[in-house]
Amino acid sequence: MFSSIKKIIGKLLNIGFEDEFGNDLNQKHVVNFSYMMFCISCLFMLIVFSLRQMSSVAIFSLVGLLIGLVGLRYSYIGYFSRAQLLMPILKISQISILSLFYFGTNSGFHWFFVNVIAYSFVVFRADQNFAKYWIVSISIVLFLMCELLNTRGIYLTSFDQSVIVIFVFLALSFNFAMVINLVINRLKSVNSHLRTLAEMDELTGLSNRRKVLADAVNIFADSVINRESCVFAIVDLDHFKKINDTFGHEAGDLVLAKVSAMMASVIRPQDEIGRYGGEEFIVIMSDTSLKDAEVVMERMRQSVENMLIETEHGIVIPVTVSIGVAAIAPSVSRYEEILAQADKGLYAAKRNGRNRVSVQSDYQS
Ligand SMILES: Nc1nc2c(ncn2[C@@H]2O[C@H](COP(=O)(O)OP(=O)(O)OP(=O)(O)O)[C@@H](O)[C@H]2O)c(=O)[nH]1
Repeated sequence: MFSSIKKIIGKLLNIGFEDEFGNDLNQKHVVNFSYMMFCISCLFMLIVFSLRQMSSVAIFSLVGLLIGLVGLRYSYIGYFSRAQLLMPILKISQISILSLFYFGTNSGFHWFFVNVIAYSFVVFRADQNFAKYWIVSISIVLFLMCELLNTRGIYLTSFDQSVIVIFVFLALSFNFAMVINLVINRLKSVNSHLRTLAEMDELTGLSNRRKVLADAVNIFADSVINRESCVFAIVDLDHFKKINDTFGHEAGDLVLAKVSAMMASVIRPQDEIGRYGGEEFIVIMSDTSLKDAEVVMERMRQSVENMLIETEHGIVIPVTVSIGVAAIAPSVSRYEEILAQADKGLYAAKRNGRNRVSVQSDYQS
């Protein structure tokens, strides 16, 4: 029940959203949230004042509700600027009229102007400063007017006014908590998106050099602590310069992307793969014997050899890889030493004719 309410609120907040990481995502959330709160408050007042047979406040609330729904629709059909601007106008009108004429300033209802000011600072962008400062100025003037005029409400008793003061306090606190929560969540998700971008190689979608080397450090340290075997492999595309020269750089990029996807699909879920640079990749296999690693790498070599990568003109580009493999040894104290051995293996694979896996098993430095 609670989770389905959460889902509905989530859907409403995302009304009119096009891009997941657009600049103004926070603003859109706050606009939609403000309309939701506004409509709910109008509906609430409509019910309460209808029951109390105070028709003019009830009608006022009904009109507010209808205009609020129009604003929400604007947001839904993409007229975001209109929705953005209509909200503070609606709120300012509602707060002033209710405070000055219906509830009386003793109700503290005019404290909702704080909401309007907060809304303006969150929702309007730098190029909308004109609207922002107008709304903030009007809100401050009207707030001071309510404070100074000290009107008595015609529709509320002093007990009702005390209830409204409590309601205003709770509603403002809730609003602020929700807005801060929205902003923090959004910052978190943008942050994690940025982190993914910083760790990903754009062309292949694999981990970039920085990330895969950071993984190498961690996996190596874990293996030493747990006294487990770990294996590093360096994979290099054969005659890649020739592929670029013959089919063009774009075709070269296509080969890199396709081969990367294939390599990522044939390694085991627990293995790591990343682009070391150019046409070179690193595979890290934790808690794996050299024999098992060789099997995985041989499967990778075979899969790449069997690939049919076609240029846009339908020409098949033959691709093979050479792979050097090395495992942790008792005397090894830095992961770079395994990597250097894997590199030696790669060199041997290239020297022996390419398209092969070469295991460096004889080093015990
Ligand atoms: N298309 C494309 N080419 C790249 C990229 N990064 C590096 N290269 C090219 O990869 C080629 C690597 O060539 P070499 O280091 O001579 O290696 P190779 O031709 O594969 O020869 P062997 O490794 O000995 O089999 C160079 O021509 C680089 O320009 C890239 O992101 N895209």
